[in-house]
Amino acid sequence: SSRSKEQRILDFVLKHAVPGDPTSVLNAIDKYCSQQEWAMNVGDEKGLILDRVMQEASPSLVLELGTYCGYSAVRMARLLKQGAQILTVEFNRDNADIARQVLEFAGVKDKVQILEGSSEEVIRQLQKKHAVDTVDFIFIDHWKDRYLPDTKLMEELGLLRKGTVILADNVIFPGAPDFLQYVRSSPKYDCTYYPSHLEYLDAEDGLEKAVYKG
Ligand SMILES: O=C(NC/C=C/[C@H]1O[C@@H](Sc2ccncc2)[C@H](O)[C@@H]1O)c1cc([N+](=O)[O-])cc(O)c1O
Ligand SMILES: [Mg+2]
Repeated sequence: SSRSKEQRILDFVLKHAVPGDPTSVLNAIDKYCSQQEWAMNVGDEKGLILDRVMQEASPSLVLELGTYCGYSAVRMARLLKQGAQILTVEFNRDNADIARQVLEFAGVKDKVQILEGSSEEVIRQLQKKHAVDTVDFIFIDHWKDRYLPDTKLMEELGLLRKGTVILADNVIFPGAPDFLQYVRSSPKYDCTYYPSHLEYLDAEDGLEKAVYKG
């Protein structure tokens, strides 16, 4: 059967990156997706913002919604402090399988756990099934119409604590207008917008940081 774009990205990583070197994996994916086939990784420009915001938060537990090929999971895992962990949620079995191999090749598989399923069902299981109390840092990069309902669900379940950082990709393109309006008008969040560009292109995009005030 024909190989998918995501499998071609993995093949390029296996061929051109260095095993155990997460930065070389990021560089290989960015090179392939900027020169050969565009793909919806957060990319190098927005990735630098993700790096800085995540390092500032210095989280012990990270939740990612939307693993895709594992690019942002590798990006965050390479900066995690000793003992910190990432739980990343992926709905599509094929993407999860690609991401698993990318994470293993990068040498960060022990810091990242891929949870297969929809964000809604996985979020509902975090406290009982995954022994989660609260989450320190959340990177949202899945279906844009799920940003708001999943944020509200995490609030309702008590998964957010004072200072929990939510960082959302694509708030301009493809856009998550209801999420943006909600966090920016809610007294429960301190918001900051980081202007940038759509991965590998010149179109405007940006990240929104929403810090929960508890
Ligand atoms: O659509 C975008 N992202 C959706 C991402 C979706 C990822 O998350 C799950 S869906 C899911 C559902 C429920 N729970 C977990 C994962 C999909 O299998 C995919 O791996 C997107 C699109 C563009 N763009 O330019 O069109 C640019 C971007 O940066 C984007 O992130
Ligand atoms: Mg995105």
